[in-house]
Amino acid sequence: MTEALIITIDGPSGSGKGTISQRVAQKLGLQLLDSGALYRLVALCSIRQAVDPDDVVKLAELARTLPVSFKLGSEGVAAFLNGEDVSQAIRLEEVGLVASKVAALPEVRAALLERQRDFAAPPGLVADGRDMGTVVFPNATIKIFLTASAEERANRRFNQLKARGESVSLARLLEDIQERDSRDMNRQVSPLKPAEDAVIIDSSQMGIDDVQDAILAIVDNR
Ligand SMILES: Nc1ncnc2c1ncn2[C@@H]1O[C@H](COP(=O)(O)OP(=O)(O)OP(=O)(O)O)[C@@H](O)[C@H]1O
Ligand SMILES: Nc1ccn([C@H]2C[C@H](O)[C@@H](COP(=O)(O)O)O2)c(=O)n1
Repeated sequence: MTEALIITIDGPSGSGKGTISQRVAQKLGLQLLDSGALYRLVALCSIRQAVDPDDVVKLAELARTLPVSFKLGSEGVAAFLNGEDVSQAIRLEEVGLVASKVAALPEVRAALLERQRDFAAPPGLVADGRDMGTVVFPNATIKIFLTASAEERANRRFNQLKARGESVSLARLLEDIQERDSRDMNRQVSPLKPAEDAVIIDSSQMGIDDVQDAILAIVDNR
């Protein structure tokens, strides 16, 4: 049996992983896993149910049993919680910050591990996250670590939120990005870091099309 092609795209917040993963998956006709959305869904659910952020047992239980589904549409991947479309709600900055906190809990990560691996199915998968190449799919065919300077990532996020009509401060966004980077990189379990066999792409000076072309070239030359 031929093994499914697995492409992992890891990197810090705002580096473009989501945008690029979606494009690469569409271009190659592969499945897509937005693992950050799973952590965001746990966060959203915990906020809605007013779960104590220190109640690890309850948070892990949420992660294990979360009734989620994803659907690929013209606007990208829509996320559903109990059948409700929560694609916009999970993208709120406050949900992202809580997601970063619940993602530091080993019990929550363990509860989501197999759920993430279940996304690997023929003809293959593009998996976007922080530990796709290091922990979830250590035998992936191709591992990319996509990064960009914190300032460039804050700028991108600023433009993204402005286009959505949200009023935000650039300085505040930069602080949030630095806070999240620090938590994601310094946590005990599955910290954000490139896999030893990852190709590192710094997109600070690259447009989205350039990044897409660079990754498709790596896939072609594998
Ligand atoms: N190379 C690039 N040049 C300019 N803008 C980019 C580039 N890559 C992504 N963007 C833009 O930056 C914003 C953030 O990208 P995206 O949401 O894909 O990042 P991400 O790494 O998935 O972030 P997060 O982990 O927080 O979900 C989007 O508005 C996207 O269009
Ligand atoms: N594999 C993953 C994916 C995400 N996280 C954490 C890191 C972020 O703080 C949060 C939300 O992710 P995003 O949607 O911004 O990519 O979830 C993680 O620890 N591991």
